[in-house]
Amino acid sequence: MSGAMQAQAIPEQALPAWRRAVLKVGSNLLAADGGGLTPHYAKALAGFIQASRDAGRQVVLVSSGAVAAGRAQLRAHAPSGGDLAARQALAALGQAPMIALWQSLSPRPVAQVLLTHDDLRNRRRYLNARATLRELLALDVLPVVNENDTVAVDELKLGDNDNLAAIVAALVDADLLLIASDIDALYTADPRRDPTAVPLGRVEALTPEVLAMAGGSGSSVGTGGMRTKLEAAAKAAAAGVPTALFSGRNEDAARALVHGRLRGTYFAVARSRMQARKYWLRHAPAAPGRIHVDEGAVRALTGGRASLLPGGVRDVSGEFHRGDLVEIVDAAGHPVARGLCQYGDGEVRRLAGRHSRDIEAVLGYSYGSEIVHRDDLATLADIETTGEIDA
Ligand SMILES: Nc1ncnc2c1ncn2[C@@H]1O[C@H](COP(=O)(O)OP(=O)(O)O)[C@@H](O)[C@H]1O
Ligand SMILES: N[C@@H](CCC(=O)OP(=O)(O)O)C(=O)O
Repeated sequence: MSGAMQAQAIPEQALPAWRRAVLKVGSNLLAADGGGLTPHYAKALAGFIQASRDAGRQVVLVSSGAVAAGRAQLRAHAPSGGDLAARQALAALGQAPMIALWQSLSPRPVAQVLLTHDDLRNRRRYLNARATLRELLALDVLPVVNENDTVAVDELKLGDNDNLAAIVAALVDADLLLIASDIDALYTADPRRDPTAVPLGRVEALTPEVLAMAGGSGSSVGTGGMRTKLEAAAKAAAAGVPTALFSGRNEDAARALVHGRLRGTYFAVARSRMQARKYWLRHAPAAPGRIHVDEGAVRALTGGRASLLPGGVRDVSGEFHRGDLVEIVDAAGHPVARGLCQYGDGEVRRLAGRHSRDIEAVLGYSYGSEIVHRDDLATLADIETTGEIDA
């Protein structure tokens, strides 16, 4: 980086309070160019994760570094160049050492979670990944997510954990996406190329002007560069999750985060997580099936923060699968709400009118006591309210 750039003061600001964050750590922080993994920068980030946990907050880590670790293991025998199968082999070789690095820095157990973008597009697998991550957090385990490079053909070509981190942030209902990079902020232009570039403290919206500021990756082991970080911030913002970008090379920046201060760039959101979620529930295409509920359920659902339990279900029409967005209607067939159903139509039919505690006895298994969880539900009132942000 040029001297002119380093002279720029990085804005410091208070971070809004958060309870659950996704922290993305790139290859450049875990491996020096061409070299193997080192705890050098990871240490301060692991310290931040532990301090957050001690303060009652949860962090899901999205870590790159498998390809770099695999390459370092093979040393001179490592395949060079960007051949896809070779990179996939290197990633397979390097996943375990990458996890081992985080385990060596974490006093709590570390769990490996390998995901592909495909897993997250498929509703059923999405729900399973979400349930696993929630359970890991409840067990006080640190989940370390990376792409499942072995099968993620297109994704490895993009090689993009920034976007994966944004999707994971929505998946786990995070309040904040933290991106630790090798650079301390978003600059008005790539500071490696333009010495007049200045750092930005806050970005209100990912406009075409902001997107145009980003160049590609600055190094040989990183893949995404600033462009994928901005894409990730846009994706997170669409889900109502703000993003904070900071330098993982700066221990002070990691320490400041523990105290709720960001030295870097904050990407604000136009709508809250709940509004974004309700908006999505309102607009996303629903499955052809419907759930017919009784009067008690209509009252509970329209009254506020209730989930739909099996006891309130009278009947089911049409077909839907576990995880589908389904319309909930009253006895007269009028829509009451829409929500993501935890069970398929056949299962809901068998559970209609039963008590939640009987689910396992009826089906032989259970995905939880709700047919539609309240977090996955938009009532007609929600729909009308969120409609206003449409204009
Ligand atoms: N407008 C910009 N502001 C900051 N950095 C930029 C910008 N445009 C391009 N970059 C480059 O993006 C790099 C960060 O991306 P990358 O090297 O892929 O990191 P990581 O490994 O953290 O994903 C920076 O080092 C910088 O060279
Ligand atoms: N999944 C790959 C890295 C993909 C990636 O996005 O890398 P980076 O740009 O360093 O965050 C790995 O673990 O090496």
